[in-house]
Amino acid sequence: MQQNDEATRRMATLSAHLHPPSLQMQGVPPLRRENCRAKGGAPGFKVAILGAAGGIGQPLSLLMKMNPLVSVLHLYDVVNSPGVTADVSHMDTGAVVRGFLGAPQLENALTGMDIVIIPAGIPRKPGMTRDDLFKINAGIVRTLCEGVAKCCPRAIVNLISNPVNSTVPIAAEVFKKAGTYDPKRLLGVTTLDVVRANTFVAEVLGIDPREVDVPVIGGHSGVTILPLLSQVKPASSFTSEEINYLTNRIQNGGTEVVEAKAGAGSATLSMLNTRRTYSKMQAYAAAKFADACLRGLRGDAGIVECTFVASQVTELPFFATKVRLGRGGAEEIFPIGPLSEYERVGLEKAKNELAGSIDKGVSFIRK
Ligand SMILES: NC(=O)c1ccc[n+]([C@@H]2O[C@H](COP(=O)([O-])OP(=O)(O)OC[C@H]3O[C@@H](n4cnc5c(N)ncnc54)[C@H](O)[C@@H]3O)[C@@H](O)[C@H]2O)c1
Ligand SMILES: O=C(O)C[C@H](O)C(=O)O
Repeated sequence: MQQNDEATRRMATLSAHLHPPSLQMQGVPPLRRENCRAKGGAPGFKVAILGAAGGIGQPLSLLMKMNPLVSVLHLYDVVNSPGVTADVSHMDTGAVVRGFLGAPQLENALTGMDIVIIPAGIPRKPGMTRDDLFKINAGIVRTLCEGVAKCCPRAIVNLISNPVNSTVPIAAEVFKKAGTYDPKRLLGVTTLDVVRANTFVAEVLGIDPREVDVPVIGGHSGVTILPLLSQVKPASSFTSEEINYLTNRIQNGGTEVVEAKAGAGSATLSMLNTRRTYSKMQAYAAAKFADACLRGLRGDAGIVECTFVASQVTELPFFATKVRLGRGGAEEIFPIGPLSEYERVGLEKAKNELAGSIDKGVSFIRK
């Protein structure tokens, strides 16, 4: 209870930022937001970030604040969201920023949102698999998705929290239970695998990564991450040594970062992606994916991204492939396309592991 009071007090201070304590002490008379001439209501979409004070959440908040398609940005976390909100809200871009701290404010954070981006939860330390995060992150994702089902059931959800191969099925079960499930609107973020694949392939080919497009299918962990080097654009051939090297490096890109950070977390900055830009600014993989969802919501044509989504392209209930994003979320799911023999073997391995991770997520809610 004391914690709730503290949260309310800190957010009240924040929302009164038009008259911060420093001005009060100087005897400057208060000016309330409703007395300002800004009427708000700029055209655009309403976006909430849950886990906004974290390693991904903070730069993602910054990038969403810079996105001209965002009119309202809600930043929610269980710690430190007032500071992040005050900081980001001073940026002179269009989106109105509001902060929310702790469980009692989750519903306000979510009400009316068009897109909810979820990077809440713990990251890996060296020696851990993404599945080792399940114990803690499964419960976090369940609670947050219960909030989404209640307060913004039509929102498109971008789920970043690991293990994505299990957290997406968890979210689906929560939404089914609430009667709000729309499979097209629940998207597991796998953009970083594509970003890494483009980078590493470009390095091997000696070309600009911005010119490379590698489809990455399956899931977001180890062997479930399956880069389709036979479908690389521009069309390229690889030696078997290059195929082995690239496939392993792309599958273990996350672990490479976790080990290099030596206990200080997992990838946040490596989600940087310079290819598709808005307002001439660079975007994180997560921000790039959210931007693609926003452009889809706006009705732009031809927005295609890889994402982990409910699917019938294999016998599994969820699978990452290229999808076309539109007003309804993932409106079209593209088939896997022709595979090399190496990729066919990889696909079987990916499906075996994915099946277990999906079941684990489903039974966490159904148990
Ligand atoms: N899908 C991907 O490509 C991808 C890439 C990188 C990291 N991740 C995953 O994203 C997650 C976050 O990574 P990070 O580096 O930002 O971690 P972090 O620890 O820096 O930040 C996580 C944030 O979540 C917050 N949080 C914890 N419980 C919460 C709750 N119940 N409600 C709201 N917020 C809560 C924490 O307070 C913290 O601010 C991890 O699970 C990580 O494995 C996924
Ligand atoms: O590897 C991790 O744990 C974080 C993320 O999933 C990544 O791919 O970098």
